[in-house]
Amino acid sequence: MNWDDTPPTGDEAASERLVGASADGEDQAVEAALRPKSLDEFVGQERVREQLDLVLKAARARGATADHVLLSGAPGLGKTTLSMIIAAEMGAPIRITSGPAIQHAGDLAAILSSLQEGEVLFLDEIHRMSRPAEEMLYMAMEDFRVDVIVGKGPGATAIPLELPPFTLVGATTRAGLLPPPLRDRFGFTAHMEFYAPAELERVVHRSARLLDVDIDADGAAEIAGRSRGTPRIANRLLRRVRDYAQVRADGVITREIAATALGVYEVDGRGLDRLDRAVLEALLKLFGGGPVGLSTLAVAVGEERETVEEVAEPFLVREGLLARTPRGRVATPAAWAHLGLVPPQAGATGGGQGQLFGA
Ligand SMILES: Nc1ncnc2c1ncn2[C@@H]1O[C@H](COP(=O)(O)OP(=O)(O)OP(=O)(O)O)[C@@H](O)[C@H]1O
Repeated sequence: MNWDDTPPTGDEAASERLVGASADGEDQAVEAALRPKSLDEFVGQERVREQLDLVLKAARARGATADHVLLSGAPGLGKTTLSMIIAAEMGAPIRITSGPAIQHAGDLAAILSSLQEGEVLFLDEIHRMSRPAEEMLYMAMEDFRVDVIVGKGPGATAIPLELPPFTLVGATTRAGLLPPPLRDRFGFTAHMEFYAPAELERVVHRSARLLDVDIDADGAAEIAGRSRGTPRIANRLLRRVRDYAQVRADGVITREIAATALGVYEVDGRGLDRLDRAVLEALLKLFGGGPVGLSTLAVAVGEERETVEEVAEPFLVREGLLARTPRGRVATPAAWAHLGLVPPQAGATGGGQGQLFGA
């Protein structure tokens, strides 16, 4: 929370949002309890599940270690969960680390050399690893071997170190940022999509059961519809609605309770929060629907440019409410409809600034 006049940075704004996709402290505490433990329990992502099931069953039948797996997709879609399921299905232990935690090749060598045979190494944010570590990983993935460099300068020598076979599960939100030599070393790559509302309803029902929360079908549908295609957000909204149901009602989550509770938290029927709506409202009411430059839009809502661009816009674009064009940000007809506003007459759209501030 900012108490001064400094606009929040993108990261701060993202982390204090109820509909932010990254995990906050409370999420981390609860998520362990809510994680599906097997592929059968994992909701949705049918194609990924089927493909992964084949990869793991075949490896088990051969008595071999599973191929390296790359999982790409937005935060909160279940990449960590899936890596744990891979380990569980293979009956293997799992080690969890992340790209930013591996700054030096030596950090990676230490982890790799302490792996047990068949162990799953989950490397989150693999695109943020340092270049020397990345190069060491190429050889480790392909030959289960690393060269540890001892000494410096002309006297430095490379000592080869054999590794036990292991399965690397890499996770990234940006598969496009991975260098091709790294991408090519994964035997199986899965892209995780946003979840359909019906799938999120199943996530909500499952989590409600585990948290011992009473919820009916319409209540689950209401939460699912506001969860931006993301299980982590669905679980978080469920917890907030549960609080409301306990304090202000009889504890049972119905559609009405869910809608009222999420209204209190300023998450609207489509999952937009205060920031998203502020951006849309400025675009529509101040600039007639655009086009307007990002910086101008950011000033109008009192936020940093990065916050608008990285925190609010991706979801608005995905929802078809806002378009990024070479001339600036433009609202779509769906944006006008969502805020219950009437667009300017045909032919006048796009001239909003002129209408308001011109002549
Ligand atoms: N398919 C699913 N079925 C049920 N619950 C799920 C599913 N996917 C994710 N979840 C729940 O969503 C939460 C977030 O999942 P997870 O931590 O695996 O996401 P992630 O993609 O690894 O996120 P990040 O990129 O931020 O690490 C977990 O608590 C998990 O219980």
